[in-house]
Amino acid sequence: MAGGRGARLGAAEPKAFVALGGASLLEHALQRALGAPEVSHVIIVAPASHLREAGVVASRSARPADVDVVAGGAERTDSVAAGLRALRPDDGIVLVHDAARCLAPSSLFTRLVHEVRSGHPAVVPGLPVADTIKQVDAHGVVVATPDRAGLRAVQTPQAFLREVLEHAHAAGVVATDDAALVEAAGGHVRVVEGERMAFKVTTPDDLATAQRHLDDA
Ligand SMILES: Nc1ccn([C@@H]2O[C@H](COP(=O)(O)OP(=O)(O)OP(=O)(O)O)[C@@H](O)[C@H]2O)c(=O)n1
Ligand SMILES: C[C@](O)(CO)[C@H](O)COP(=O)(O)O
Repeated sequence: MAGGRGARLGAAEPKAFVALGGASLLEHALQRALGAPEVSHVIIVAPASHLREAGVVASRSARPADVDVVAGGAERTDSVAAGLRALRPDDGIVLVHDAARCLAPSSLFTRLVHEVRSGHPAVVPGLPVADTIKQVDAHGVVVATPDRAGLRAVQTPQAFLREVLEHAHAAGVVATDDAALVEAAGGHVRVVEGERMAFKVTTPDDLATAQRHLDDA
């Protein structure tokens, strides 16, 4: 998923095309996705304004024949739906991944595919939360303090049996991740251990953190 603008990053170009250590966020994410032998096909969902740039990224990748490019939509859910429409007939397991989580390692893709193949139709990576989380009302007044032990901050890639994800999207609901659509459709979603390196580049501070990780590697 590379179809967002990246308003919170505040760069001149869409976030996926921002440079990080000599490559764009999209190139980093694509390289790691294609590095998983289980990944046979990648669909880059790009802003309509950047289809040509995304095509160049695809053509310069390790496996250009396995990479397609389509235009995204207004919301992330719309962009995922556009990607689903571009699946190839043989695509049986779908991993939905944010270009913004550009350093998520290939091993995470592999692990999630194996989880789905072992019988779990919807699997997402997540990490325990370090802070106490408060649920607040519109005025900022606390209405609940959920038990932290039962909370996870979920990441991407999120992995699904194709028919499960397509069914969830068919309802036309908008959500901040794809697992929520499966939950809304009554499906079971399993959370497995996430990866620190799968953090999302949202703000300039996150971009600096990603750069430090690359410098240390
Ligand atoms: N209409 C959209 C919105 C988001 N995304 C993608 O979904 C991922 C996660 O979204 P986020 O990090 O929030 O990116 P933006 O929506 O671009 O950021 P912002 O909310 O700051 O504008 C990103 O890789 C982004 O490119 C997308 O494909 N299509
Ligand atoms: C899909 C996601 O990365 C899971 O944590 C997240 O929900 C994306 O949210 P955003 O507001 O589009 O960054």
